[in-house]
Amino acid sequence: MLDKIIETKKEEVKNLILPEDEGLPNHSFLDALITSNRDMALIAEVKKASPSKGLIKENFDPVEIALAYEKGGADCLSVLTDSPYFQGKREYLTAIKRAVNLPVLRKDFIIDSIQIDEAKRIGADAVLLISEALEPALLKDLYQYSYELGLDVLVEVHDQHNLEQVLHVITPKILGVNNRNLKTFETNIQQLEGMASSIPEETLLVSESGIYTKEDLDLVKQYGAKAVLVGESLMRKENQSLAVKQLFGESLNV
Ligand SMILES: O=C(O)c1ccccc1NCC(=O)[C@H](O)[C@H](O)COP(=O)(O)O
Repeated sequence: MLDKIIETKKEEVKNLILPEDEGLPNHSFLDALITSNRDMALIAEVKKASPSKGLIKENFDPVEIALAYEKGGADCLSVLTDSPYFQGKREYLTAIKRAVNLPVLRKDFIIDSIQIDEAKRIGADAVLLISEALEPALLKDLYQYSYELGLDVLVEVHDQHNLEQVLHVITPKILGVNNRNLKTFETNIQQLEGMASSIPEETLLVSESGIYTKEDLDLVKQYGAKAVLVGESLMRKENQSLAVKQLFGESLNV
């Protein structure tokens, strides 16, 4: 699946026409994670559909969902901008950024610096770089380019091998370990176990995917995660604000 998505992205990049710069203010994604009011920061994902689960949310209103996440106390948002596989749109990100005060990650499959220019112009505060999709030298270039544009980067790995390749070329400020294997779609909440000891102290560790319960949060915290990225389990609930509170085991009184 990842290979197929990357082939699609190569075509998109060839045909990409950069939009006008929306001139939206930049917020620090990293600072928002560090200064979270909770002992585990939350990146809440605005996700309509996915290759592994198909349609997740009918009657999808991205701005309403983003506002509810903000009300529930999410620290940052992740917004899917990929259309073919996730039914996302770059317009969703811009609309959300206009309505909400939280830093926003552009969740897409970035393989070229033009997509980082695009992310900046549509109002993103951060981009995702998936190490499995990038040669180490290209990862390093795209990472540096993002920071030159003032964007934070969530560098994603899946296993120890990816991690070592990444650490050979950069020391990411934010590192995500994806519990989902992007080749098989299998999700293992214990993916992070044992990896934290290889991660530099200054790197903020995020556990991504397959997180459903407070017990899951407690487990990944034990493994060293300081933040979680959660999509499906929050999106499937009727009310995303209550869903956030429920995930953290907080009182549901508004
Ligand atoms: O979600 C998928 O099916 C998927 C398939 C192929 C590549 C990437 C995919 N997901 C991207 C993500 O990283 C997740 O959207 C994110 O971590 C949230 O995961 P979840 O909480 O399990 O929705």
